[in-house]
Amino acid sequence: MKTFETLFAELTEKAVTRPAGSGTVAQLDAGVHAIGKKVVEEAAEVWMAAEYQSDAETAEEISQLLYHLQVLMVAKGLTLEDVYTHL
Ligand SMILES: N=c1c2ncn([C@@H]3O[C@H](COP(=O)(O)OP(=O)(O)OP(=O)(O)O)[C@@H](O)[C@H]3O)c2ncn1[C@@H]1O[C@H](COP(=O)(O)O)[C@@H](O)[C@H]1O
Repeated sequence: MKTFETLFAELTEKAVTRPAGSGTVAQLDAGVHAIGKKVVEEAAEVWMAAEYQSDAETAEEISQLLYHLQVLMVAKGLTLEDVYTHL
């Protein structure tokens, strides 16, 4: 099963190798403003799912929020350590 760390390593590599068809590369090319809007959108979807949808649907929305947060981290050049130091 993919973890937060393995997904982050995958996204970091995609930012360097830029494979064709990667949604992550497209997001990175769209820039921080567009990625930030996705983060807000996914956060709202997490909230709505938690209130009105199933636990499984909520978990899926949370995974998408985590993904978009990671894309934002990669776009900003932030590492896992940069974030973990505040936990
Ligand atoms: N975990 C994710 C992941 N979670 C969410 N998403 C993206 O977030 C979108 C979900 O947003 P929405 O719910 O708003 O769905 P949507 O409205 O259809 O999406 P948009 O039209 O707004 O893009 C999905 O369509 C994906 O584009 C993800 N895209 C990729 N990954 C993983 O990231 C890795 C790299 O992916 P690629 O860069 O695409 O190769 C792979 O391991 C993928 O599994």
